[in-house]
Amino acid sequence: MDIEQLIDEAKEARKQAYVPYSKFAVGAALLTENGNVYRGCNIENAAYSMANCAERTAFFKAISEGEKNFKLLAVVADTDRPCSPCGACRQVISEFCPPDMKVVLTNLKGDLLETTVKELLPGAFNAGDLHE
Ligand SMILES: O=c1ccn([C@H]2C[C@H](O)[C@@H](CO)O2)c(=O)[nH]1
Ligand SMILES: [Zn+2]
Repeated sequence: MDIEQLIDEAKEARKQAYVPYSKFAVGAALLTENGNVYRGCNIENAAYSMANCAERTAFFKAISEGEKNFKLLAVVADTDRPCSPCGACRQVISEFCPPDMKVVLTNLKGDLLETTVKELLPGAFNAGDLHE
């Protein structure tokens, strides 16, 4: 599974987006170290604040299936610039992925931005900050 294939997976995921309110469909695809791919789309609700982003859908699917080790995340939407994950998703990505893991942001025009988990959320609040 290379980057282009994972982007295609994200585009397929995007087709399942449930977005009657925003009409803004997003797709994500998350590759695990053992080669599994988890697709995610955004899922909205009449109670608007209940919306779940594509990125978090992909992570929650993977985590709920027992996956722990992630290798690459791709995100796609019909944006002018490569689609930029929201703050909540950046926090979730930081929880589950190594700081140097690659994240590929893209759009339907084919613009591509390769970034990393730590670049998306430098100085993220994390488990080490908790008093235990
Ligand atoms: O990276 C992003 C940005 C936004 N959204 C969703 C949330 C909402 O359903 C819609 C508009 O913000 O797009 C995502 O899924 N991922
Ligand atoms: Zn988000």
